[in-house]
Amino acid sequence: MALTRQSLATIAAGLAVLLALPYTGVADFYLSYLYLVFFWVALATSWGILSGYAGYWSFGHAAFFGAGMYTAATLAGKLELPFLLTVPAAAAVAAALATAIGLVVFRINSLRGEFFALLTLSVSYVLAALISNTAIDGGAGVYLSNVALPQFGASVPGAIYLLGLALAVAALAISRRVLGSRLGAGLLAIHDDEDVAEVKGVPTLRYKLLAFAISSAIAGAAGAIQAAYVGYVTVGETFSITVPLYVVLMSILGGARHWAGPAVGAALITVALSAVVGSGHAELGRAGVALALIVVILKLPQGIVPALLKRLRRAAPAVDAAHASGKLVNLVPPANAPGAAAPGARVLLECRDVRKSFGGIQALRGVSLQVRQGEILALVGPNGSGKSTLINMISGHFALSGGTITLDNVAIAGLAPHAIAQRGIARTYQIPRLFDHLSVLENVRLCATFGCREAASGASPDALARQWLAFTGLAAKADLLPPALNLHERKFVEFARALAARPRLLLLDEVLCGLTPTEVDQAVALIQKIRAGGTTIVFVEHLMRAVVALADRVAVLDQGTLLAVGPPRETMQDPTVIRVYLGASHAA
Ligand SMILES: Nc1ncnc2c1ncn2[C@@H]1O[C@H](COP(=O)(O)OP(=O)(O)OP(=O)(O)O)[C@@H](O)[C@H]1O
Repeated sequence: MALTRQSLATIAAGLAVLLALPYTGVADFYLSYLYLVFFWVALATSWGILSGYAGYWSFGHAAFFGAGMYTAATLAGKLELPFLLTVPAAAAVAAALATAIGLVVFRINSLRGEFFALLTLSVSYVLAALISNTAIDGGAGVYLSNVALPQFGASVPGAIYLLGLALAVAALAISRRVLGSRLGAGLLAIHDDEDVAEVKGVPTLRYKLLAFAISSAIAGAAGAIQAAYVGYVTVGETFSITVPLYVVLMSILGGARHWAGPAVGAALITVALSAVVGSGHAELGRAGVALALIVVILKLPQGIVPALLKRLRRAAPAVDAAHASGKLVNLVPPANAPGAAAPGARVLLECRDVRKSFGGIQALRGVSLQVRQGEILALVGPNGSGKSTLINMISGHFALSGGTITLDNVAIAGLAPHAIAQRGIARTYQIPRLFDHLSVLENVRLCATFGCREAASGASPDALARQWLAFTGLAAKADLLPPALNLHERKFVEFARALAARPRLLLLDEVLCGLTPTEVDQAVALIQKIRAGGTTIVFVEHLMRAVVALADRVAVLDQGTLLAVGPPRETMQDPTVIRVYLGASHAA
């Protein structure tokens, strides 16, 4: 959301006051106090960029902060480099460390969730052991008392205050920029369902690495400034559990999925803790702060900032519906546009001898199939015959055990799912897999943002998303979260997401399953409308009346082999097909 002129003016005025503070003769004690607030704001904000947005909770933030601290301590304290140069160097070292770790860890699917948290925590301990047992520290710590600190800010605490302020502002600006960008949209989707995000075109590995590197670079820079602040760097203090614990708590309190949330949490906790420490009853005070934290987190599980924003939005006057729908682009195909593909239409998708085995199970035993531009091909077969496996192989979810798959004569097998999505293949899921923390509109907008590159229409992702929501009859649900929808609506959001990706080929996996007869009719009409717009469709379906109503051709799978392919009525009357479906007695 763009900042209004008024809020920009308020921010500028606030910043001007903060910048002027060291020159007003204010006591160094207050500057140091405020520096600590900035320090925690920068650290917590940096943590949020990976862990808050993408949900990869890192308990190893101390490692990157520590890498920055020791880079500064070594370069300035031992090699006598000007201190200011050590700050970008510390950021670079921390980012390089995160990238190296991420390149290994992010490729391993099993290292998500709590395993990632534990692994990052152990990185801190490994790094601590390495540093304390080498000349970097040697166990004695590194003094920076002889390091010449910058002269600006009227005093050394003033200079450190200004550095802390600059870093906190930069961290907030970067975090806000990330959240509003493609990267941020991708990270939020990764948070909710990483596999689906990848299939929708989000380059998940690259985005996680980028977020990890940015987050760690800020932590590294914070470490460098903190080295100057403390003047004596030790492994015990640097790599303690305090840093990760505090940044996690601060982010949860303020709201980890909002750019300003961790900063608000950091400011509140830092101020609360310093108030109780100065009160003379430090231990009792800390317990009180912890109790208050528990209460606030229980009451506001999304964090203070999102809760406040929600309240403000509720209080704001409702936006005019026509205005909210934005400028519509005419994407809705005409009702009577041509239907079936011309018989001689070119081949869009070709599967040649596609094989897939899961351990000892042969799910696909060499399936060869062509899909022509503009046609609707139904994929049918008994349970376990390999239909979903074929869809998963085309969309890149599974690697092939053998054979080739081409889209417009270009091999796509072996490409990452996001690359396949960007080439124009979109899919839906049998059980809708929506991003539950993103609104219906945001779900669809994400797919418009990351969809087929070649079919970019020039319309904004937001306009496209609203257009496809209107097409699927969901315009009124745009601002709801997916858990508030019924199954029918959730399935239609799946449609809208797939369509917003501007697919050349749409893969529908049992979209009618679980719908009432009326909802089935609506879905069938919708699929007909989609094809009328020129989209080629492959759909997996058990409901024969829908297959007959929709399909130009039917492909029948049985035990991983293609049994028959042809027009629906003829194919379903083929004795071999009847035997597979109804048993030998019906096939005579
Ligand atoms: N991830 C997996 N790991 C192991 N086996 C799998 C996996 N996915 C599918 N299979 C096996 O592959 C075979 C084909 O399954 P698939 O889900 O493709 O069938 P289907 O035709 O889509 O069935 P349904 O109509 O019930 O959805 C089955 O034997 C199934 O157990």
